[in-house]
Amino acid sequence: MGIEKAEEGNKKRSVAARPRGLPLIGYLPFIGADLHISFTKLAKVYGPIYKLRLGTKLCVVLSSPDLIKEVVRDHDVTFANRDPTVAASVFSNGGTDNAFAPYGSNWRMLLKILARQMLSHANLDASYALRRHEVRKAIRVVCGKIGKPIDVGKVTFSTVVNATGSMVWGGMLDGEKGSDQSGGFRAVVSELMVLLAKPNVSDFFPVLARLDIQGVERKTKKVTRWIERIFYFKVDQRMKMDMDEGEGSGKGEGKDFLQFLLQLKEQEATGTSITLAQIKALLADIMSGGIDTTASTAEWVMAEIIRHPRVMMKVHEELTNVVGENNNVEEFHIPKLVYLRAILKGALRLYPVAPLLIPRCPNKSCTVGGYTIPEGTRILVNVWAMHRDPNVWDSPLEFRPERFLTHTTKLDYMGNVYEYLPFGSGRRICPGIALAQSLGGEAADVYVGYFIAFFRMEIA
Ligand code: HEM
Repeated sequence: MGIEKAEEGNKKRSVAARPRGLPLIGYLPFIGADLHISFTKLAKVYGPIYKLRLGTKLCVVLSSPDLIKEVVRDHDVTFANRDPTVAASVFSNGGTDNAFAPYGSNWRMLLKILARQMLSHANLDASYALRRHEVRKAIRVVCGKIGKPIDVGKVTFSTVVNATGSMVWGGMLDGEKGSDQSGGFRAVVSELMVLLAKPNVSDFFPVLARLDIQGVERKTKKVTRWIERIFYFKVDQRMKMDMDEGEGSGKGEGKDFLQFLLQLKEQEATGTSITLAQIKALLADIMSGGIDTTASTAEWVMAEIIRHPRVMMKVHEELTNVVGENNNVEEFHIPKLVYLRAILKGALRLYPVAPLLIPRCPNKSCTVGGYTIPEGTRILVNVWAMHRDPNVWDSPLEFRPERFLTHTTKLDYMGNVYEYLPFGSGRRICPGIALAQSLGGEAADVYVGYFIAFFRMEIA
């Protein structure tokens, strides 16, 4: 079954445009490794909605604000399911986490836990000193390297890992021997991201999945085990500490996110209990979905600032005015750092961390752009293409933060302006941003922009 123009009167209209592939394997041999780039080239030929067959899988690729709006707003519930690949299923333990869980009560419960607890105002406030400490440490590393090359990616990654670790379990990412694991973690997370995005024959020909021809399943199991070892170590350590301290030790006061999760695990009778597998999967979502995204965005921001001396001068001027020559940036400064926040938005436009979002899947047949999309189709929302489309953006390839200050509509991260969706949109929008909605839209800037702002001295 293909995607067909819905009936108008009694006549069916033309079948949606599609790149022709080969019998049986479809377009699979031609897609290349960077799917978003291949799909952007195809959109130039076939338009903002087209279908393509990859093995036995029917995919529909969308890249215009109007069509994307139909999926993420008008038919949000129909498209709220994910379509996890073999690698995603292995990593999420069959969708036990938030990112790959099927739409339903379980997903809703995990989202509530993540957004209302881990990312709550109280938790962010309580862990501010720990984040500050990690960022100061990063500044010292950078200052110690004046005149020498510096790996910005490495510094931001370990800063974000340790800052996130402090919010989640009150400390850095250390393993059984107490050593700093952030270096190893970076390599493992990078490998995981590649495995999650890699076209895998097993996904396109499920009958061949057990052969694991490219070894994606085996490799994903290996990196997942590595990550799980750290989580289980942390969980065991905490449970032991609680047992040793016993009653009246402060147990149950919800010191950090892990404490809160372990308390939930004990509340089996309340209906909101959580299993150990779900705890592990949620931690994995945060450590994988929240760290690489934030660190790589910070890296793109730094790269663009360095490539554009005019932007560097302007942000330096703003930091001097708002923060002062010899002060460090604090989180409370961020809402006033308007230009810096525009830089961040500009980097997320050109380099969205999830260029095809996370694929969705309709739970029933549905019409988009006049075409009928069958149940089970993989929907790829190509925000990369849309963010670089000359019909949507003036001089789209230019890094010009000012466009975010003068645009006619307010371009924020909330997913309501369909030209700009770095955090996705609708029910499956990134929960790191869902928090911002309840706090008036600025908190996400604070959370994401925080790490970048601290490089003020080096920018100077
Ligand atoms: C620069 C920072 C970040 C960016 C650009 C980003 C981007 C995204 C995007 C594009 C999606 C897919 C949304 C969709 O399909 O419509 C997503 C989903 C998700 N993100 Fe983020 N994210 C960031 C930070 C975070 C953080 C800090 C966390 C957690 C603490 C997080 C956790 C998640 C989870 C759990 C999902 C899956 C949500 C669901 O399926 O219901 N992300 N993110």
